Amino acid sequence: MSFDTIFALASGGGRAAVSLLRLSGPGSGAVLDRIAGGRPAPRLASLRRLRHPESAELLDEALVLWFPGPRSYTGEDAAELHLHGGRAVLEGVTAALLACGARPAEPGEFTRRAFLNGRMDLTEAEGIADLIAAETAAQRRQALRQAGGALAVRYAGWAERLTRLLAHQEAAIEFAEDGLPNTLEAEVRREGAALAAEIGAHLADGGRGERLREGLWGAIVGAPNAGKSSLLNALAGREAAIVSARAGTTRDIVEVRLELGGVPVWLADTAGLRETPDEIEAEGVRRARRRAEEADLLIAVFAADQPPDAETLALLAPGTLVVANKTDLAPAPAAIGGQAPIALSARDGEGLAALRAALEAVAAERAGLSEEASLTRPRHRAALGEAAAWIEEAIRAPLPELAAEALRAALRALGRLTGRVGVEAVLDVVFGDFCIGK
Ligand SMILES: Nc1nc2c(ncn2[C@@H]2O[C@H](COP(=O)(O)OP(=O)(O)OP(=O)(O)O)[C@@H](O)[C@H]2O)c(=O)[nH]1
Repeated sequence: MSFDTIFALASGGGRAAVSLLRLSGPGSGAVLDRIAGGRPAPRLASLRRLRHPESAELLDEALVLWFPGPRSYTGEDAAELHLHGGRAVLEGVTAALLACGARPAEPGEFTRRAFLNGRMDLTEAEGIADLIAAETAAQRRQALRQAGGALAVRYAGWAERLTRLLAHQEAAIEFAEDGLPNTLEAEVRREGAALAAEIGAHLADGGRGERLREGLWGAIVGAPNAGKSSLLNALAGREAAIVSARAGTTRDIVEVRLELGGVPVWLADTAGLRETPDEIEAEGVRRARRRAEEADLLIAVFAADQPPDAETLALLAPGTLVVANKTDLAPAPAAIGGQAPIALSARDGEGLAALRAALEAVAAERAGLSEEASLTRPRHRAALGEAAAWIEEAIRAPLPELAAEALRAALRALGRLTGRVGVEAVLDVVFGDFCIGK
């Protein structure tokens, strides 16, 4: 593969102590020869004077690293320049790199090259993107695991087993043509069922990996004046929503971002649930109901000094956290909607810690790190679902040729997931050492 030589600022922009410029491509070594007076020993930092290749003007004194391919991030010749972090330095060195024929990289281009050079599969590349985007410790752990190949290894294992099944299915077809008895087909069915069950178990994880990556959707619902906005503000630790004694204050959805036990949560305050002739408020109530339906994490707030309202009771579902607020005015009832409420006073903070603990437990249950690596994107779910369905299809196929075709389709679905398996290429390898005496 012949590529351009690309460069990009790998550290953040703006004035800083150090800026990191990264370079990759076949011309990287020549660039160092021209601007840094040669290539340092591989993978060892070396202090160099950087000069413009034409004017020879001194641009910076910088740490230079040289990573000859294929043992580099991208798999190609690559280099790093640790510059002083001023804007003029960066501009001068950028001009020097352009003069050497290198070009600015596109977003994601370094990792794209790493993938194309076989340094990682698609799920590992996604893990690196997630690691850069991670905002909580649990997100970081999940991303590190994926970038480290936890999904890649598992999916590659499945692809390999599937390839073997396909090879056996093809062999069974050959045996049948030769009129030989064989047990290969029964084996394909048995193994196929085991594989489909394993993929099914991996898929039946309640979407925790996807939720941890994207954040949980939370909502606070309740009657007007129950204290929803006060509760949101107390949880957020700031005055995000307007609190007022006037019922129907919150009309639209007000959202804050919280971190609950390492899981990011988008928690929404919603309009108080009631019948209202006010058109705008009625739209707010509709939005509140919709948000409650979509929520992964629902908090239903009742005022302890009022009887529980039917509108909010109707939204209670398994897993809903029921809160009795304003316990400074009246004691919490023993049960609301069949469950013991968390007693709380949003006004003086009483009971807030217990609510937070309950919320963290729910967040951990729905989106906490599982022991085994979870899939993290809808793309993964779709491809694996497709692969499992094709395997089932193969098991049920009335003709061996159709079974083989379905197994091939399953492999293609897995191949799309990892970006790795070219079905024909794998078959070449397998058939290369698969001896059926022919
Ligand atoms: N005594 C007492 N008053 C509270 C408590 N929580 C909220 N309030 C008061 O109840 C009133 C309504 O509070 P909000 O937080 O605006 O209630 P809301 O449920 O968001 O109301 P809507 O926006 O109308 O749906 C305000 O006057 C708050 O100060 C509490 O724990 N104790």
